[in-house]
Amino acid sequence: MKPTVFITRKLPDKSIAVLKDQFEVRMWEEEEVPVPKEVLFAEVENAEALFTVVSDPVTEELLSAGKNLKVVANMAVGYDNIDVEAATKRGVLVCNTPDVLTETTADLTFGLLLATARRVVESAEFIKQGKWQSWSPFLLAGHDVHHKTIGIYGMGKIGEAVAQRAKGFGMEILYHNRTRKPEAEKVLGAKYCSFDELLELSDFVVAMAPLTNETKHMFNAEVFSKMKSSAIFINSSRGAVVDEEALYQALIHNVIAGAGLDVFEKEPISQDHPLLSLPNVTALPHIGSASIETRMSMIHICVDNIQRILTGKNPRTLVNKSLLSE
Ligand SMILES: O=CC(=O)O
Repeated sequence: MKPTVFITRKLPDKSIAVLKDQFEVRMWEEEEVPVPKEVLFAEVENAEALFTVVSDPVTEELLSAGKNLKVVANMAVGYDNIDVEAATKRGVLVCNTPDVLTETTADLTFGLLLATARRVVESAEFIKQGKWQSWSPFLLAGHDVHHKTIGIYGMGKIGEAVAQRAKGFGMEILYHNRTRKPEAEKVLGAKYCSFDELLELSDFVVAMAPLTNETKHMFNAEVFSKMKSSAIFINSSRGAVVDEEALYQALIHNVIAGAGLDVFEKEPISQDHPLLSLPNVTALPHIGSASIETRMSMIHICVDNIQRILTGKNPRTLVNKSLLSE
């Protein structure tokens, strides 16, 4: 019998042709509605491979239901939706999609920074709502980006790609990271500093760190109080690195000036969430890597990893690397 692959979201037929040629491919046929938990649990029972997206919780319970499961290929660089420890204990390989989305996500992050600073979304809504009466000196005036200071928290590949864009805008680049990045310091002129210095000196504080036990709710009331009152906070990593209530309070009390958010603690965020009521918040629906080219490349990596693992080869982008050496 052919091994079974379950794909949790509808994908274009041509992007999964390689899998269909060799395996029994089952797919949740909805593009925008997530697979219901009971369907996922029923499907995982017979699956050797799961193709997942960031909104699918791959819990210990799901992994134990997947008695034949060999691989979870997650269509994202982040894998905080997966209990990697539980997967590793069961010998299930976890794969992600690094590198291909680096530049695309950096474009969106810097675009969100520009949009928030220069009030682009608010201005576009203003004109479409017929509110434009006349040119006036401070109509929708925002903050400059060029030659300001950007502070990047989490200098991984995407952080460095954001820094590269900031360099083009003549910005002073500060960063804080678990390890120093000598190459980024040399090539981009990025300066390493403590987290507190980054908060105190930056005009734009950009959260780029993955969500872990250490980074959960890292951006809290105390952290916002250390930022400049003119600071703009940008988050395109994971919603849960921010205490959203603390961010809301910081915004309404002018502790900081604005926020650009591509990610939220609960996604999709509900329409009546207080953050969405604020004019100085630019909110996007988790589209960091969402260009057609990059999303196709991410699918391709997942497909390739599944194909390789189910035919006895090593995957290209493995998260729980300890499993290969066993
Ligand atoms: O959020 C998306 C990703 O982690 O790739």
